[in-house]
Amino acid sequence: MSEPIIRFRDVRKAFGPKVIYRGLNLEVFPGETLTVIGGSGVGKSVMLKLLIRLLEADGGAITFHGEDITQMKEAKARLIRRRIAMLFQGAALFDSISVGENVAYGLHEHYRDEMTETQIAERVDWALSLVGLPGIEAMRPSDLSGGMKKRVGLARAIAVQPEVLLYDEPTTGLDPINTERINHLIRGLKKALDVTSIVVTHDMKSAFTISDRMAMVQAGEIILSGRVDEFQQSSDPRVKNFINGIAPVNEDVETLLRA
Ligand SMILES: Nc1ncnc2c1ncn2[C@@H]1O[C@H](COP(=O)(O)OP(=O)(O)OP(=O)(O)O)[C@@H](O)[C@H]1O
Repeated sequence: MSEPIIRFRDVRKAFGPKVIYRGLNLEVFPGETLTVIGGSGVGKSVMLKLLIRLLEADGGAITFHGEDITQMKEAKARLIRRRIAMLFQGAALFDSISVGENVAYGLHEHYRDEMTETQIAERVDWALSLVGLPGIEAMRPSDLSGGMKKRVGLARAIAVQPEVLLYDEPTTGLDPINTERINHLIRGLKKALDVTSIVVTHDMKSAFTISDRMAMVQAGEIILSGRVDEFQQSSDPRVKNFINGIAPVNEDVETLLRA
C-alpha cells in the first residue's frame, strides 16, 4: 500500500471538560474515498475542522504529505487550505452574492495574485459544468433547490482543484433522487479529478455506495476502520447496531437526553 496522504496520530481534542478525542488514529490513502460514520456529536465534523485548522488540536499530530499541520504557522496553514477543500454542512452559500461569485470565492481568496478574472470565470464555468449546473452563474442561492445548493457548494469546493475534498454530510436533507445524484457526483469527481475524499455521513446507503474504506468514531476514538464488506460483516455490536440503526434496548431517558 502507498504512503498515507493524511495521518491522524494520537490526536486529542476537548472543549472545556468535554473530551471529543482521547486518541484519534486514522490514515487516509491517496485517491481513496474514506467515509466517517458515528453517532451525533461524536466529533466527525471536528475531525474535518482539525484537518484544515479551523480548530486546533490539543495534542498529537496530523500530517499531510508527512508534514505536521498542527505545528504550521497560519500562513502555511492557509496554503494547505488551497489543497484541502471542504463542502460544509448545508453548503454554506452566501445569499447576498450570485452563484458565480460564490463558486469564485475560494479562487479570489487563494489565487487573487495568480489568476486573471477571465481565468477565474473559466474555472467557475468548469466547476459548475462538472456538477451538472452549467450557465447558472447569475442566479442567486435563494433561487436554488436544496439539491442544487449542495451541488453549487461542491462546485465552490472543486473550483480550487484541491487534492483532498472533505464532505460534511453532503446528502443530509436531500430526497432520494438528489441523494443519488450527489453520490454519483462523489464517485465521478474521484475519477475525473483523482481526488482523495473524506466524507462524513449518516446515510449508510451512501456510505456503502461511495466508500473505498470506512471509519467509525465512538467515545473519542476510531473503533473500526476497514473496507465496506468488513463493516457489513463486523461482529462488533457497536458497529452492527449503528449500521443497522438499532438503538440499545436498555437505553433510558437520561441517556437520550444527553445524546
Ligand atoms: N467550536 C466548538 N466549541 C465548543 N464545542 C464544540 C465546537 N465545535 C464542536 N463542538 C462540540 O463537539 C461535539 C462534536 O461536534 P461535531 O460537530 O464534530 O459532531 P458530529 O459527530 O459531526 O455530529 P453530527 O453528526 O450531529 O453533525 C459536539 O458536542 C459539539 O457541540
